[in-house]
Formats: sequence, structure tokens, C-alpha cells
Amino acid sequence: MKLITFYGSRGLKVVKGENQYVWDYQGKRYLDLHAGHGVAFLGHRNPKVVDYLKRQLDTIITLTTAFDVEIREEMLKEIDDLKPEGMDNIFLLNSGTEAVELSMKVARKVTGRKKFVAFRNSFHGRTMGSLSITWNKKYREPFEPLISPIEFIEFNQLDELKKLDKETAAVIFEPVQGEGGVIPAKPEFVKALREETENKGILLISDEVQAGFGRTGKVWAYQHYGIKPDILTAGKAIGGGFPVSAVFLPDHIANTLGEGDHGTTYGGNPMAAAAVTASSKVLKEDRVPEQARVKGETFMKMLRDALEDFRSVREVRGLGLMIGIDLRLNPGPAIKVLQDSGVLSLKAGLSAIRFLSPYMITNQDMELAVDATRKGVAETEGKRST
Ligand SMILES: Cc1ncc(COP(=O)(O)O)c(C=O)c1O
Repeated sequence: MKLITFYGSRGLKVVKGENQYVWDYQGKRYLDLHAGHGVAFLGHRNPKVVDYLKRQLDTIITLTTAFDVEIREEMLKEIDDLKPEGMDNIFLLNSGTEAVELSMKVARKVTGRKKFVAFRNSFHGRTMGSLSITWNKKYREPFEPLISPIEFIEFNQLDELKKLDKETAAVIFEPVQGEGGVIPAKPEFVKALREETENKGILLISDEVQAGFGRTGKVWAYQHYGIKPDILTAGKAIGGGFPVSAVFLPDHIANTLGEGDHGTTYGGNPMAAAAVTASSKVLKEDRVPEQARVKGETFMKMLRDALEDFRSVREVRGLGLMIGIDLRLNPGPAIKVLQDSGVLSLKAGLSAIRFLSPYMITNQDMELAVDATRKGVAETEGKRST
């Protein structure tokens, strides 16, 4: 039997993960800044997440949301302190793309409009709806026709916002574009986007599947911008490694939805609720967003200082612990050198190395990553590291 993965093999057999590290079968340790596409932001096997999951295994594993169960009540209490402002309703799903799909359905139902606007370099998932609003043609074209109408506009360009019209149900944006190259939104752009959408009765969806849950230095990435979106999608980090995603909605939107508008067999299952409960506790108890902010600043400065003399390095950018090193070269070979040097990372866009570090990264880890990056970039440039 062969496993279909759709991802190129990294040639590494991993036998164990703990906190910010994984080990291969020969016992070699790797600093994991790939973190399962950013899922392991709270570390691999965070003890609180493991404890909650183990206890839940001994209680009940599966139960749809038509029935009540204590762990879901505990989850609602825990996440209440973390909810996006004004969003008192949460719907749980199993993956980021499912959360995006639901946000699109909600936008159509609430506004009665059909059109979606997304941005150049956006990534929102790979099922038919989320794929329709994902920028990269390579992902989209083999599967067309997708849903319509969709319009892509330039990210971070104020002029583009004139294109928003009253046919549009929602604009979906990533406060920090992840997959597309680790590109943070500019504050003046987000403010204008919020104003323009509000004026035209368009919903604003903040897709925080990658940026959300503390990674950028705030619980939610939109909070850097002094605005409030209408809908927020979350995933990856919120389950501490367990597959779970969420859509947050304010009352005035949630109240327009009724029985049968959506559904999911697994969404909100007791294990997922246990994972979100534990992850929320960790986020608060360890002041994770604050750690991500401080460590992200340190890490980014170290990278900028260490890489300033490389002509192939265009920019080191990011927010908190969501960091991209944009190169004038294909980053693939550098990512391989990093891996051989004991640091796992991933690509973003066509030209960036992306670090999605677990929040417990130490200064020593950062030094290791910086040295490995210098080596990777130097070898990719075809010269020796100095
Ligand atoms: C911003 C954003 N939205 C949606 C998704 C899709 O999430 P998933 O792969 O869990 O379906 C991703 C995944 O990388 C993402 O980064």
C-alpha cells in the first residue's frame, strides 16, 4: 500500500517530538521550526495538552454537539477570555480549510451577496471554496471551474480598495500572509480595508488559521491593527497538535444561522474540546503571546544582523514568531542545508524560508537557527560561510 501525500518527501523519519524538538530514528535532534506547518506552536506534546487528551480518552471520545458533555462546557469557559472582541460564538471544525468554507457560507447567507474578494499571494486552503480564494494558479487551475464570482486584488495597496463593490459578500484576508511569503499587512492598509468594507456592507473575514492564537505576539493577529473583523477563522495552533479548527462569530451574525445551515460529524468532538481547553490554558498561563512578541523581536534582529551582508537576502520580515527570510534565490537548497544542520523550516511563496517556531524556543536555539541559515544561504549563493 502506498501513501499519497501531495508533499515532496523531506527524507527524514521522525520517531519522537518534545517541545521545540523532534528526533530522527538515529537519535539526531532537530529544532522544529516547521512545526507541522505551524501546528506545534505550543510545542510537541505539550504536557497540559497530553494530560487533557489522556483524561478525555478515559471518559468519552466521540459525541456530536447535539449532546452535552462537560469538556465542551469547560472549553467554552476557557476560550471565553481569549475570544476575538465581540465574538461570543464559536463553531468547531477539524481543519483550516473547513473553517474557511464555513466563513464563506456564512458571508453569503448573511449578506445575500455572492462575490468574494481575496488578495494576491493569499492562501486559504485546498477544498473547492477555500481554493477559489487562494491566489496561486498552480493550485487552482486544474480544478476549475471553482466558485464564482471571485476577485483578487493587490495586498497592501490602498488604491486597490476602490475596487470593492456592493456585490461583495466578504473580503477575506490574512493579517500576516503565511503560505504566500510571510507578508505582514500594513497598518494603514488594514484600517482602510476595514473602513471601506464597513461603508459598503461587506463582511471582513480575518483568516487566522496560521497567524492566530498567539503566534504574532497578540492572541489574534488583527489585534495589531486596531480594527475588528466580522468573522475570524482559526486552526493549527489552537488544538496544540490535535486536529481542530474554529470559526468565531458575533451574535448578530450567529443569530441569522439555523439548524441545517452547516454540520460536521467530527467537529467539536470531546477530544478536540479537550485539546482546545488545554491549549487555551497554556496560552494564558505561559503568557504565550507576550513570549512570542519578545522572542520574535530577538530572533528577527539576530537574523537581520547575521544576514545583512548576503546579497541574496532581500528581507527578513514577520510579526512575532512568524518569520520569513526572503531570498533572491529559490530557498529550497537552503532549507535542505538547514535540515542537515539540525533545523527544520519550510518554504513560503516562491522565495522565502519560513520559521514557524514553537513559543518555547530559547536563545541557544535561535543561535543554532541563525548559524544554520547563514550556512544555508551561503551554500545556496555558492560561496563559503564566513
Ligand atoms: C491562512 C490559512 N488558511 C487556511 C489554511 C488551510 O488550513 P488546513 O491545511 O488545516 O486545511 C491554511 C493552511 O496553511 C492557512 O495558512
